[in-house]
Amino acid sequence: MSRLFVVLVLVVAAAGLLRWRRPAWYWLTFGIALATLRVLVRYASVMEACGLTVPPPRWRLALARMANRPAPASRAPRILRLRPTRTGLVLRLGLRPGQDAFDVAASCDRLRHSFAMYGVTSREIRSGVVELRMTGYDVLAQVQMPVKVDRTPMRVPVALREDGAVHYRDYRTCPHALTVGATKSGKSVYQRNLVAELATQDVALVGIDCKQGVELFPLARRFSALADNPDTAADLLDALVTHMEGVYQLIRANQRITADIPDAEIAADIWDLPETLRPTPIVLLVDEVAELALFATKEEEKRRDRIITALARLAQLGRAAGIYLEICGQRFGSELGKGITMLRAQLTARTAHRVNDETSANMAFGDIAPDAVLAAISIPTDTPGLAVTGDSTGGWARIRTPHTSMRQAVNACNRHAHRTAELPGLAAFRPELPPTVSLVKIPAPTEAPASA
Ligand SMILES: Nc1ncnc2c1ncn2[C@@H]1O[C@H](COP(=O)(O)OP(=O)(O)OP(=O)(O)O)[C@@H](O)[C@H]1O
Repeated sequence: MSRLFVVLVLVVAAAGLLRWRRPAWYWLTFGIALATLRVLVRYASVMEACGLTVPPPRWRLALARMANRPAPASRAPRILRLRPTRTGLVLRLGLRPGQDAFDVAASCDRLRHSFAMYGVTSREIRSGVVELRMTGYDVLAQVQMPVKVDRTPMRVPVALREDGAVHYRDYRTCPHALTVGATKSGKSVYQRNLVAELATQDVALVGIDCKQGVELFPLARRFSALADNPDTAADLLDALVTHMEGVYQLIRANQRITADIPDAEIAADIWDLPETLRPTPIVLLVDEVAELALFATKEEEKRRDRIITALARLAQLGRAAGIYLEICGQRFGSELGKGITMLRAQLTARTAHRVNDETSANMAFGDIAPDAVLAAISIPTDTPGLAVTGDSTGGWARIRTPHTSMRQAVNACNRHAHRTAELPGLAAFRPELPPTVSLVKIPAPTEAPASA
């Protein structure tokens, strides 16, 4: 294997020397080949220096003693697979008896320095097999998503991870999400990117934008319902709860048929229903959620309780009915009143952009991944969009969304406007759209304008 790479690097280098001016992809390939070679050549010595080797088995020592030969060297994990990627390398290692995935994870920083890589992360694939992802440069400095990403229903790519992998928002695995971050940290761009991706799927988008609609109303052509103030939001959420109850009735009606047919799958959520009967899944996006929870008068307090109760019910029961929550705000903690922490507990996927204090980071990760708290507060101010994401498994990673401008998001929504679902229960909240403007060709002036 290493001989093959030596040949590869020499061929690439020779071609480069023949003509120095080469396109960027050429130098990228050359860099990756060089890094691969470096890892292969240094592998055994680096593993030994990092304490990731085990002594040879007794039978080999005994054999060496009997044959009067030098004792065999300690053994590093076996390389099962080596895959060069666009951003570096992926190394799959088979652990020897006595080796531990935790030891490899703890040595990632040492491996990074020893192999002269920008970043090294490890994860256990299965018992005895660990994957090391190495990146040759800071992939989050300028996010470039790979050309080929894996888009499946209700699973969309939203960002790049620091190890070069694509970060997906998978609604079937983590139905509800919370995104927090200080002002100007990149929450709206994250949400805009999510909308642009969801726009291409057969999903109904419902939005509550408490910034008077500045973020979501330009994307209105792809939204089935929108609210831009807490009063409309309260009515919209009540309508969504009624819709959810209707979907549950539909699932029950269908269960009665399948229960009578032996061996037929019994529907427990909308994904078990036949496609012809399946209601369109809904993603509810809430921007600046704290605005919904603040109140100054008795009337507003009643409205707040109504909103939080409806959100909590949707978070508890919405998944089976195909209703998914995407909640976004600067802070989302107990100081917003009763019911907030109960609601937060249902929001499994957590993303924290730059936050100014530990308390805000704790709101996202305190209850699921305490070491991610430190990572979230150390995000620098000059990298908006950089975030820490985690879920209830306790794992977390640094991610950054590609910079999606409002124009790009509007274009994506307009292009897929025909997918906008008509939800009868939410018809009252369908945004009113001006007729599509067709650009009239302005006739060219017949005379040249008078010049001064
Ligand atoms: N992924 C990104 N890459 C590059 N720049 C970004 C990224 N995300 C956000 N930005 C920049 O950061 C600025 C702030 O982003 P954004 O409006 O999303 O912040 P925000 O958290 O929603 O702020 P606020 O809470 O004040 O509305 C934007 O001008 C945008 O250009």
